[in-house]
Amino acid sequence: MSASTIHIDGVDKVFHSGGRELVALRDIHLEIPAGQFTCLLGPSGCGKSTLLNAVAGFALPTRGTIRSGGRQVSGPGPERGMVFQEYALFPWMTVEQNIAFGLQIKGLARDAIAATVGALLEMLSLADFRQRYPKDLSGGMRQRVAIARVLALDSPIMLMDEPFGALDALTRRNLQDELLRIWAATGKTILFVTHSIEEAIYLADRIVVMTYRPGTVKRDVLVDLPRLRDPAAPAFNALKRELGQLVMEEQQRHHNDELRMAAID
Ligand SMILES: Nc1ncnc2c1ncn2[C@@H]1O[C@H](COP(=O)(O)OP(=O)(O)OP(=O)(O)O)[C@@H](O)[C@H]1O
Repeated sequence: MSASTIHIDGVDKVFHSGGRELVALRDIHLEIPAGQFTCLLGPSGCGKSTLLNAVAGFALPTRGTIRSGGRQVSGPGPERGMVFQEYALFPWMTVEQNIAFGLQIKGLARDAIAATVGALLEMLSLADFRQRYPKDLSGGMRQRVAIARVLALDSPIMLMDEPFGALDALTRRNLQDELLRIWAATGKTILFVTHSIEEAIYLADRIVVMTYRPGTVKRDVLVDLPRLRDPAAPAFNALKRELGQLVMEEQQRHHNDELRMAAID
């Protein structure tokens, strides 16, 4: 069994809040092979982050099991690195200190840390910014640092929760291209949450469309288009329309649910 295979088997997640029971995930089964780039796609509230957090080991399922590399997930682990939307950098550390942090915790020798950090600064075009603090960086640069931090630990699995959601369109496309390059070069397994249909088609080998509450797998699609993908190509647009229809159905359910809840309150 490869260290980077993910098995999600019969997973439910139930939250209790304000005296109500909320079934966020129901009976999710997914097998994600090593090296696959998978996107979880769906409108707000369909449980994408809940599922990703369960795989990360931050919030375990109420029922069912998740295994990574054959081992049951019971908490965060070094084989699973997480990149969040909100960068999650230490504001008091420079770019290079942020990237080096995890390696220092692991107790690596100073030379080895310097070599890894240097290579990542180059790979993510951060070399000129190594002495800067996060507050002096653009959103795109901060997210590069966040990705470099996870890459430094060399986790075979990368979990990414809307990592480019806060970026402008051009920066977003640049980082998508960089991520694809890194993924091709490293062979990592990537599980990536997005609510952007175009982003999912641009990036993924496989798109898992989720239903709105409870979150279940609505459609599991393999994307068989050559990379780099052209969002203007007819096949890209045909898939965009097909997925758009599926996501819209779930958005409508979300909307109806909000109206129903407003009527109860
Ligand atoms: N800690 C929690 N306590 C109670 N309910 C929660 C908790 N975390 C998430 N939920 C609920 O679970 C459902 C799924 O939330 P989740 O954040 O996973 O959705 P999402 O698809 O990632 O949406 P978004 O794109 O808005 O982040 C939502 O209805 C949310 O309100």
